[in-house]
Amino acid sequence: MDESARAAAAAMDAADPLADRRALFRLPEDVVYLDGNSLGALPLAAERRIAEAVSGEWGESLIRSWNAHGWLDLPARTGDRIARLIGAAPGSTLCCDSTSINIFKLLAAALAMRPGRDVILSERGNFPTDLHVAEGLLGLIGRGRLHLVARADIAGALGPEVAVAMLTQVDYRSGCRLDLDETTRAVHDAGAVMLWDLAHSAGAFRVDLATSRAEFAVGCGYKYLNGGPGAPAFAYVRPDLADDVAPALSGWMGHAAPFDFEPGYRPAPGVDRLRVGTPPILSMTALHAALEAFEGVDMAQVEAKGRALVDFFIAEVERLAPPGALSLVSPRDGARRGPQAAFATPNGYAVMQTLIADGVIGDFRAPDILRFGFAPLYTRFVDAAQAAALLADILATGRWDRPGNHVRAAVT
Ligand SMILES: Cc1ncc(COP(=O)(O)O)c(C=O)c1O
Ligand SMILES: Nc1c(O)cccc1C(=O)C[C@H](N)C(=O)O
Repeated sequence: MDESARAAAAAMDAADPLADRRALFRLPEDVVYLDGNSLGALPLAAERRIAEAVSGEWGESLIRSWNAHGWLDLPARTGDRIARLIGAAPGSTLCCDSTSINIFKLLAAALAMRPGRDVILSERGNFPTDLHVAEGLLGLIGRGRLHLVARADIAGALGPEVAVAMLTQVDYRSGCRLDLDETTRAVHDAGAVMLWDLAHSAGAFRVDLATSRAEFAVGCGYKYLNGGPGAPAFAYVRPDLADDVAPALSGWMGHAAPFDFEPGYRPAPGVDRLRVGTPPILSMTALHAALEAFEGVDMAQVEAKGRALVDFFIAEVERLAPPGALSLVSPRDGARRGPQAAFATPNGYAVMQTLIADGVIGDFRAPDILRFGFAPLYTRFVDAAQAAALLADILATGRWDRPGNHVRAAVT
């Protein structure tokens, strides 16, 4: 890395109002971690709380913990912490299940709200699980179809047959971000229900779900929320609808009185009805504690830092990389992007393997995309500078071209 880039990065780190947040995370000294959009880093509070919950709560209090340590309402309390980050009212967001399962539940609810319409509109490039779940649900109910269009054609595809638009705000490959208000308005103008996947939005930048008036949203707990591998996800229901939603997965924990053990199902009031079975307390405890890292944090600052990090990284990569070696896939305009940068390059997989071996962890998305996530709470400008310099060096020297680098692993 040249001295001027290092100095510029260090000056931006010194002026960063979120700089103190990094100390809340365990990050290996010798690694630049740019994959928090896939698996967030480990918050020290989560590490501490899991250990306490295992020995003190599970070990000592045993089953009494459901009451004594608030296990029973942990999904609601964790949901409330997430709600603040996505501009949702307390009581509107529940922490539960996986994103895939929450999509199933809310997609089913959305279809039931528009009985005369039977199209689920989504994007061809959406994350596959969203599309697979929709397909499975349509097969199960035996009616309807999934209509897939390119991102640019969403508005034009909103017709009278569309029951629900199921859209991911930030495209997982390119980082391209849809405007929440504008898109929701167009969907509502067409008479359809809006279901957002906020997997790459929650904890990444300012989201104002309440203002958008979107009916439903889901998102992951393990990306920018840092809840750990397989952390439970979240589901949001607009408060005026929460008492009317008919849960397709009607489990005993979503019953109005689970410990009355009634044979018939009566949904709990509000978003609690989206609960299904017993929550994964240890994982949820980790996520609940992880969310402390956002306490007192202004999401507008998170957004501004994510944008500045990515702008700086893109500028450095384009300044240093050999001409024509890669091309930017992410929008150049930071307002139209999540905090990630994607570059297309031939042999991207081998290039990423070399980067990882040299201590810069990003990821590869087929067919040719190098993806770098800049989680604003713990990523520094010096990390961006170092990663850009290393990437440019790997491309310039061609040292990615080693036999072992071309063998794809199961998880990329
Ligand atoms: C947009 C999006 N939705 C959903 C998921 C995953 O859902 P799940 O946590 O159920 O695996 C991901 C990432 O894995 C994603 O990027
Ligand atoms: N959920 C993941 C997993 O269980 C293993 C590896 C990666 C993931 C991811 O989250 C992928 C991610 N949604 C993506 O945007 O590509």
